[in-house]
Amino acid sequence: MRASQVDFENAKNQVKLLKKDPGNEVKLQLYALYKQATEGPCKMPKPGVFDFVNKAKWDAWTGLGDLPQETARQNYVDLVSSLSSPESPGQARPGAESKQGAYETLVVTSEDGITKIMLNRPAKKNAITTKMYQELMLALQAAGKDDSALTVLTGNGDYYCSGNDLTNFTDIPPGGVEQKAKDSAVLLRDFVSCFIDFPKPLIAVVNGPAVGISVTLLGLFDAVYASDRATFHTPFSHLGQSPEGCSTYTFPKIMGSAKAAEVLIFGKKLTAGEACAQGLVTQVFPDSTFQKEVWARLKAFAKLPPNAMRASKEVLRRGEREQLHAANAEECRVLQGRWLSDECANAVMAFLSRRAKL
Ligand SMILES: CCCCCC/C=C/C(=O)SCCNC(=O)CCNC(=O)[C@H](O)C(C)(C)COP(=O)(O)OP(=O)(O)OC[C@H]1O[C@@H](n2cnc3c(N)ncnc32)[C@H](O)[C@@H]1OP(=O)(O)O
Repeated sequence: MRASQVDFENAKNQVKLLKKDPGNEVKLQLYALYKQATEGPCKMPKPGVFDFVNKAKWDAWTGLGDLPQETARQNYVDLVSSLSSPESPGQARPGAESKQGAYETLVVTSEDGITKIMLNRPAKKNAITTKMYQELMLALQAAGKDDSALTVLTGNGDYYCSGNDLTNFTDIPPGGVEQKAKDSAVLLRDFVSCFIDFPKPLIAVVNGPAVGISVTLLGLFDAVYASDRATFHTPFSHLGQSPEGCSTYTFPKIMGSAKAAEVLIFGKKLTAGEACAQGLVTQVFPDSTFQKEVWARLKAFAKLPPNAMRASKEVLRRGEREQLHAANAEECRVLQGRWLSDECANAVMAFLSRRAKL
């Protein structure tokens, strides 16, 4: 999964040969990743508000933060590879297979026995929209059945994920807010179930800060590797909400009830080192060598007999699957009520009107 300079040059040429226009959002991402890979973080002055094109480019590049150049190069190659389709077979990087070029919010690639699912809204810190929840479920279902040995979830840009996209709450259906809360609870329950039932080793490569549901879900992964830049934050009470992702079951089990309460009720933000000491993270790596060290390790894991790994996961998890589904159902029931509360409405409005940030 390490893109060489040759892979990068090939990808650059493939972009010019794309038969289908990938759309402005993807073009901006390609631009940003290319600039980051070749020049490092954006140091250009911010263009004026009426300079729309350059402002959009600047936003996309700046959105990548301090993403290492090597990682940007890899992500650029993966993105180009994901744009390839059966109609344009020459566009894929040799050795890397794009499983589903059709995702809008993800880049999914398979190589060396590993399917990598990358959250791909770097300018929005990889916040999870309704579309992204749906695409993640599809990508996980496909990865569970493909011939890769491992599945990896990671983020593009400087964040792993900023949790639920708070604009999800603004899209109110004809049935009103009650219907919205009900639909969201069903979506959330189905989404989390995909992680509970995932049949092969699932690994989180936490490339930067993680917020909300992207943190709580980590208790359902088989290994969590984090950059020392990552932080882990679950500000549910601040948002008038309550925990999900089976964290009411997994967190007390992983870190003990006192530490779990500190994180899930009082919103204590953990550093990567703290999350590792509390058992949520498997290992922390310096950001400068994170991608290199983690992918070398994952490649070695992917050479292990896949059926043995699946069988081991199954016996490790079988005993608790029922409790996990029960925790998921209860968390969604409580959240459905929270989403209708003034506390939640006020917190979301404050964020959306730029009056509040975590
Ligand atoms: C089906 C429903 C299921 C619900 C499941 C329940 C899940 C619950 C949760 O996950 S709770 C956690 C929700 N997340 C947050 O509250 C995070 C909100 N974001 C922030 O506080 C900040 O953006 C930040 C700390 C993550 C990053 O700050 P900073 O580095 O200063 O960057 P910006 O704020 O400028 O962010 C850039 C850009 O991204 C947009 N954005 C970031 N996070 C979210 C988000 N969660 N939802 C929507 N939009 C987000 C931000 O608005 C900026 O957009 P702009 O450039 O202004 O257009």
